[in-house]
Amino acid sequence: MRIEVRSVYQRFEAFEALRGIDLVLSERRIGIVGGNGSGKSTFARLLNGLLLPSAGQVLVDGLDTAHEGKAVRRKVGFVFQNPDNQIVMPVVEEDVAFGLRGLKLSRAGREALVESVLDRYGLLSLRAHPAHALSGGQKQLLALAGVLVTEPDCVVFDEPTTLLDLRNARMVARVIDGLAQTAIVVTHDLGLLERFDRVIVFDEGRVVADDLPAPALDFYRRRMQ
Ligand SMILES: Nc1ncnc2c1ncn2[C@@H]1O[C@H](COP(=O)(O)OP(=O)(O)OP(=O)(O)O)[C@@H](O)[C@H]1O
Repeated sequence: MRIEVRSVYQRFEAFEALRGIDLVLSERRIGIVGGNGSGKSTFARLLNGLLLPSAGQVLVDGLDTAHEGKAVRRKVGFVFQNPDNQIVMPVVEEDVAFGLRGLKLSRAGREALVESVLDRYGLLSLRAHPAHALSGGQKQLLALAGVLVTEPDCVVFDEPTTLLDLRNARMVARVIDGLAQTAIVVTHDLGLLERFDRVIVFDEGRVVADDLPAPALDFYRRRMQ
């Protein structure tokens, strides 16, 4: 999996949220940090074509997000900060199956995929439960299950632990750790990134550090003092 971000600018009316980003993302675990409003979420949304750049290009394994959004979104899944924005069906297993709509699968094939992903995230016993009645951590896992059931090569997480208590945050951190897929994680939870391959620091719409976690996080901590 290789994502190329080429001379990307993102404007919202007169405001420039990203000011010239050039990156090649190919590591298995990449963290994105930066102060509030530095452009992290905007950047994350560009990676699977949820947002298209005002200028520049984003290429996912050579596919331009501006022209091949559908194919890009099959390769790159997105997990939102608030799972309530992502859970769309009233019952747990229906919500996971929703991600498979539009794919040509037999009913048995669909059910087998849903069952295996629910099992992997400890949600199998909750399959017939109302999704809204899950705990915060369970909801975050359900949102992730709904993305992973489509078998993307890469998952982008926008602040996956922010709304969770310590126990659930640790559970989600373990799940991210165990993912077979590439993970790109926007977070203020710096501990989550210690064992990552690479950490990129944003400030005012620009990349100001891009390094192994220890030096990048050190730079960020000093900059935020
Ligand atoms: N749709 C939009 N319309 C107008 N301005 C926007 C829009 N989306 C983001 N912005 C602005 O762009 C800037 C960057 O926002 P972004 O959400 O990317 O920051 P962030 O680094 O993720 O911040 P946080 O850590 O607070 O989540 C902010 O000033 C924000 O107000």
